[in-house]
Amino acid sequence: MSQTTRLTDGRKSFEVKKYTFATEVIPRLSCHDPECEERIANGLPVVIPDVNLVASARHWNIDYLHDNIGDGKFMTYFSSSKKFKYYDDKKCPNVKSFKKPMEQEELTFDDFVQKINKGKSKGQRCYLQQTLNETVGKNIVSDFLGFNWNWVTAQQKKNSFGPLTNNMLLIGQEGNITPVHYDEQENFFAQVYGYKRFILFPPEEFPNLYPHPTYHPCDRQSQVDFDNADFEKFPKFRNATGFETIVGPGDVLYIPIYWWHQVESIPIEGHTISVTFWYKGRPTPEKVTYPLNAHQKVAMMRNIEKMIAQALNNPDEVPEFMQNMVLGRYT
Ligand SMILES: CC1(C)c2ccccc2-c2ccc(C[C@@H](CC(=O)O)C(=O)C(=O)O)cc21
Ligand SMILES: [Zn+2]
Repeated sequence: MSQTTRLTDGRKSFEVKKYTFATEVIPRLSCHDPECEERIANGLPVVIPDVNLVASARHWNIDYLHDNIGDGKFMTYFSSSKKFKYYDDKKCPNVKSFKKPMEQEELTFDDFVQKINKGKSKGQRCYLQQTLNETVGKNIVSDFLGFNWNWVTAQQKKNSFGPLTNNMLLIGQEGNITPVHYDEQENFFAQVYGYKRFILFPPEEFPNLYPHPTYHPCDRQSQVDFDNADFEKFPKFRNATGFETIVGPGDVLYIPIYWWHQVESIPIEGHTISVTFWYKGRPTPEKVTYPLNAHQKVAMMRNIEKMIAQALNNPDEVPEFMQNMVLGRYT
């Protein structure tokens, strides 16, 4: 077994895999602590153990959900490894050589439960990731209405977040990993059942994490495999330094927009159930103030890459174009 290190969620402590980069612990602050408010206002991650955001779902487990979630369909991803590297189906034609890192299928909850039981034997892992919608049963609706909407809506308002875009139900098997990526939305991540390790990197770490091109199906995901980093291809990954924590039932982690995150369902601790609250980012300020911050620069790079890919109208020409533009010229 590779080297391990110990991490705590404030109550239990866990043996977790040690990666090549250094990390600091993400602060765990009460929702009544002014510093907690400050961190959210400043776009800094924080673990909040006492906000009871999804306390009305504290009784959720696989059996309860199976009996109450209704007969809707649930997007389920399948992977022959522990990694569930997300890809955008619509971008697949942009990169011919692209090999899908996982399969996806819409299942009833009943089928999903069968798969997690059977999957274990066939060595296939699965991960249910589905937006909670009106097909759920009345008990789930009342649990959902019982979420602490006062608190999360107050956060949305005082931090000028955009509208709530979705609440995603996530059910993963122990050991499942969502590889490091960033999202373009603000995220209050509520842990309902089981334990998840989060490794976060600020937007400033973009140069050390080498995301795929914007037109690639794995846009926003890092090309670096934390388990087997290619330091020749990605030399600056040596400089990466991050933050990490373990979240357990009742914990909420604020993942600021554009912050990189890798999420691991702790092995041997059973399956995990989470609910995400995704909000569009703050509106761009009328008056731009300088110096620009890291996530504004990420947004700029994304826009420029998209423009160039569109103008060339052929993804195969983009790498040479970009290299001709900078290599040997901006050293
Ligand atoms: C990319 C994807 C499939 C997606 C597409 C469209 C709308 C929402 C989502 C969504 C929401 C959550 C996850 C997993 C989660 C990490 C974890 O818990 O494993 C995470 O990365 C996060 O909460 O940001 C993944 C997705
Ligand atoms: Zn994410």
